[in-house]
Amino acid sequence: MDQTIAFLGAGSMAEAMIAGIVQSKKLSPHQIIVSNRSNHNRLQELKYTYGIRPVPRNNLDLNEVDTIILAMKPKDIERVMEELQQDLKDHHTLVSILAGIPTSVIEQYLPAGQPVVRVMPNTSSTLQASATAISSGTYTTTSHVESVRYLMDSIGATFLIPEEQMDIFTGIAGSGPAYLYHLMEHMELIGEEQGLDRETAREIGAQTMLGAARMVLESDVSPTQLRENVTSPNGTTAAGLDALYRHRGGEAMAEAARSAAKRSEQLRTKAIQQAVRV
Ligand SMILES: NC(=O)C1=CN([C@@H]2O[C@H](COP(=O)(O)OP(=O)(O)OC[C@H]3O[C@@H](n4cnc5c(N)ncnc54)[C@H](OP(=O)(O)O)[C@@H]3O)[C@@H](O)[C@H]2O)C=CC1
Ligand SMILES: O=C(O)[C@@H]1CCC=N1
Repeated sequence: MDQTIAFLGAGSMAEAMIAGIVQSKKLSPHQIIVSNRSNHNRLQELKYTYGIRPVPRNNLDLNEVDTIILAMKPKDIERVMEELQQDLKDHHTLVSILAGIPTSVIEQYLPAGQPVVRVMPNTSSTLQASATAISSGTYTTTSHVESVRYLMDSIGATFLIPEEQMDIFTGIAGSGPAYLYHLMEHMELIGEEQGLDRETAREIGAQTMLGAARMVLESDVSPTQLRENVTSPNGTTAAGLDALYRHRGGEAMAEAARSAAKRSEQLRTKAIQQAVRV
């Protein structure tokens, strides 16, 4: 890919994406610039680990950049867009990974015509195993979206969705790894409590999660059918599922996704109100 990308933000999500992109070799590390405002040690750490080009925000020359990836916290959007405004050129594509912030808010700070693409990756980007959503903004052409998709393919599976579906996508996939880690913490704890050593219990839980996910992705069989295939009448799984149903495990997972989606919606409302005042 013949382009230079710049991350504005050098936090955990930027790092996960950088790790995946560098592994994919779609871009060489010198085509990746990483920038932040204050933590210069962090930039050096990323340079040391991935070979990328660290540039503090004040020294960043956007003339050599094609794609700008907004990777700071949603609360910083207003300030960042005000800083960016004067340096943006027609050829720049903005890609936002910010939870909750709609493309319309970002576009409001920009001249009409500037392409903005919204994406929602997750931290499994590190292993090129993210589920990443992509939504187009008002001025994006198919070519902008395809070019962003090509880049995002390097961090895992991509899903083109209408922007209205971003809240629930964020609730399921952006935040989802945390719910699954929470389940794995509990699998590890119960294993340890019952005599397994902690490391072994951790591996057993993770391998079980991985195997089940692969069964869903690599067979044509539905999760419902796969669950039934494990469940012998009056067997161990029936007893386990009975406890899960009594404790409303499935509903708890749905409620987690619903609550995260709601927070995404709240971030959007706040960002729209802020942008209106600008
Ligand atoms: N973590 C996750 O799993 C996911 C996160 N996201 C989204 O990714 C974004 C980043 O999240 P995360 O990596 O966890 O956050 P972090 O807090 O880890 O990182 C935020 C980064 O932004 C930098 N920053 C702050 N202000 C500016 C600025 N004005 N210009 C340039 N850089 C700036 C910070 O560095 P400094 O203070 O030195 O400037 C820091 O490097 C969020 O918007 C989040 O919604 C999306 C999907 C998943
Ligand atoms: O917790 C958050 O707000 C970010 C967005 C999705 C995952 N982490």
